[in-house]
Amino acid sequence: MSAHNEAKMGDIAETILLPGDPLRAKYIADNFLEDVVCYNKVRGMLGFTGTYKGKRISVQGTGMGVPSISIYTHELITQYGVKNLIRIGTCGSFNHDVNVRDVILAMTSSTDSGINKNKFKGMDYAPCADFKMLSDAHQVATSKGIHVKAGNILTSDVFYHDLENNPEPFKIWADYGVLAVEMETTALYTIAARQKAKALSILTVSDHILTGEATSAEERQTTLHTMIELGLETAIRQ
Ligand SMILES: O=P(O)(O)O[C@H]1O[C@H](CO)[C@@H](O)[C@H]1O
Ligand SMILES: O=c1cc[nH]c(=O)[nH]1
Repeated sequence: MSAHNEAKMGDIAETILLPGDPLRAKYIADNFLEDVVCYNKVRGMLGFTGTYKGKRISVQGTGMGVPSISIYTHELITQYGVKNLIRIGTCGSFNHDVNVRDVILAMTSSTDSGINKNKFKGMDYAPCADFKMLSDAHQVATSKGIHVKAGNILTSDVFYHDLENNPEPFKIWADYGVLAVEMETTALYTIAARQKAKALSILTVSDHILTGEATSAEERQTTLHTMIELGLETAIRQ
């Protein structure tokens, strides 16, 4: 048991999928895993362990934002022995050539969060994906004909912007080639690196900040199959 997780040691697999939404975790457990056991309901942050193609895999909600995923990943790695962490999240596009439902492999993550400024005493750390995981995910995608974009993403602490005072909050990131915005990857990659674990974020574009196109909450929960399969196929290769 940890501060935020009622699982016992051994209940959680070494390889885990991490959606922000705990109901996405339940959806994956219900629809993709076999022999499933729910190991955590604390704070409604559901966690399940089952098998996928014979390999033991867990799936656990992380909540939204850097502090929430930091708590869950820290406990998963340091108190439950988790070694391979694959975030499967949604993100918003601020580029005209990155479309709703596109799948993104986050090679690295820029951020407007202060978390690493504090940790690294004002210097800049470049959080990056584990190369083998990234390479495995890319190979799986290629073999299944799934088109993915790989590159830099933005982990932001801000979902709603003050557009009156800051009308183009993402322009500088787009100008420097950043593909899309989500809210957790910088923390995931930094914590995994510190604890010698492997991490990768796979993201699906759920909405387009420039055009206003969006998927519904229900669609987000249930129609992310391409990303979920890519995550699971990458997971069984670790
Ligand atoms: O769909 P998830 O994984 O929660 O990811 C994205 O969605 C949430 C914002 O709506 C943030 O957590 C963001 O990172
Ligand atoms: O963090 C997120 C996720 C999806 N869409 C956004 O605009 N931001």
